[in-house]
Amino acid sequence: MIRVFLNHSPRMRENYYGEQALSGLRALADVRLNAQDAPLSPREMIDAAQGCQVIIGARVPAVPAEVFASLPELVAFCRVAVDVSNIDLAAASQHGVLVTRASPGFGPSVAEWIVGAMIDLDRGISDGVGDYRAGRAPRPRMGRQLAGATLGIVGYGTIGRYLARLGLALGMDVVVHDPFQADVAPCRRADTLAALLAQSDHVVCLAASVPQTANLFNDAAFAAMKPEACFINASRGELVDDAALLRALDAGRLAGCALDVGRAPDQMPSPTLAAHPKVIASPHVGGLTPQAVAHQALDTVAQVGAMLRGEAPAGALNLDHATRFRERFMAAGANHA
Ligand SMILES: NC(=O)c1ccc[n+]([C@@H]2O[C@H](COP(=O)([O-])OP(=O)(O)OC[C@H]3O[C@@H](n4cnc5c(N)ncnc54)[C@H](O)[C@@H]3O)[C@@H](O)[C@H]2O)c1
Ligand SMILES: O=C(O)[C@H](O)COP(=O)(O)O
Repeated sequence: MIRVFLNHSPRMRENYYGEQALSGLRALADVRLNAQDAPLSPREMIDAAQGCQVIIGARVPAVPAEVFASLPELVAFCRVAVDVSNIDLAAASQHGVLVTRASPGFGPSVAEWIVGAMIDLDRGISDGVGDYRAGRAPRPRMGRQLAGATLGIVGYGTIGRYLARLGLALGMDVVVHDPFQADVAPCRRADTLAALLAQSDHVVCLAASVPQTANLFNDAAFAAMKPEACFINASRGELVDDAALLRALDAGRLAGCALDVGRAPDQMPSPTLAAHPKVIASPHVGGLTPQAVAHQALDTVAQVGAMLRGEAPAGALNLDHATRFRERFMAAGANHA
């Protein structure tokens, strides 16, 4: 039987992995659990996962090259999330280790959060709630409807596609910028980021966090947006220059902003931006629904199951380099009895 190390702390296991996934995993493998209060550091993970073929882990900690170099029996690292920007993928590939991430089923939860954020920005719902709770008389303000407005989506991957469907269903005109997606139908394509920014009433950042997208939303990007437009980030903090965003809000170059992520620890929005009167913010909860959490956890069970059957798992990122997986599982065939 293969050995799997689950790096979630006991509390994280309860909230972000769940009994159903854990028992599914136990049916496939000898599961070794992290007993500490927090996910193990890379060094601790190396010690704890010796002899394991698979590690399942959440966003933290980062997974540097030494993890892959120091675990000769490791064949796969399964990330219980989408973002893999803090995993050294090149090192994983160099050592023949397969890296997987969550497959698309968690997307509706994040897309729905974005729709909620757009409605709140345009109708001031949370402003009114805040006034009533603070005992202030709320002043009615003119809102804006989504139908007929232009939704600009930067990054047409899993979540971007779900969001586009919701936007179209609401009667929005949806324009997409993604240099790596050839087919954006039924949306309109913007060949450049600037072209998207110039025409959108809501600009939503859903591009992957890679070195090329660091600070994609900077002074120039905010200056290219319409002053009545809103900016929403539900992707990763690294894509936004926070100081530039603050400058744009303060200078009236943006009507509002919604942030579910940022550069504070655990991808939280910056406290300064979160407290800004033009900003609505939430603590990285876009994918935090029982449905999305269960989906991502069960993905890892399906991934381990697929590998044991000698199949390529969904969400595999570097299958061409996954030599250990191919040798140990594919070539050896299903061997988990
Ligand atoms: N807020 C949350 O709780 C939450 C939950 C899940 C995922 N996320 C994050 O949301 C983001 C999107 O997730 P996804 O599942 O749709 O990812 P995905 O990998 O399916 O899509 C990302 C898209 O970004 C595109 N892209 C890359 N470089 C680009 C660029 N320069 N300009 C425009 N597009 C570019 C890629 O081509 C891809 O289509 C990720 O960063 C992910 O980590 C956030
Ligand atoms: O990228 C993701 O999947 C979500 O933002 C959740 O990521 P996390 O588990 O890394 O916070």
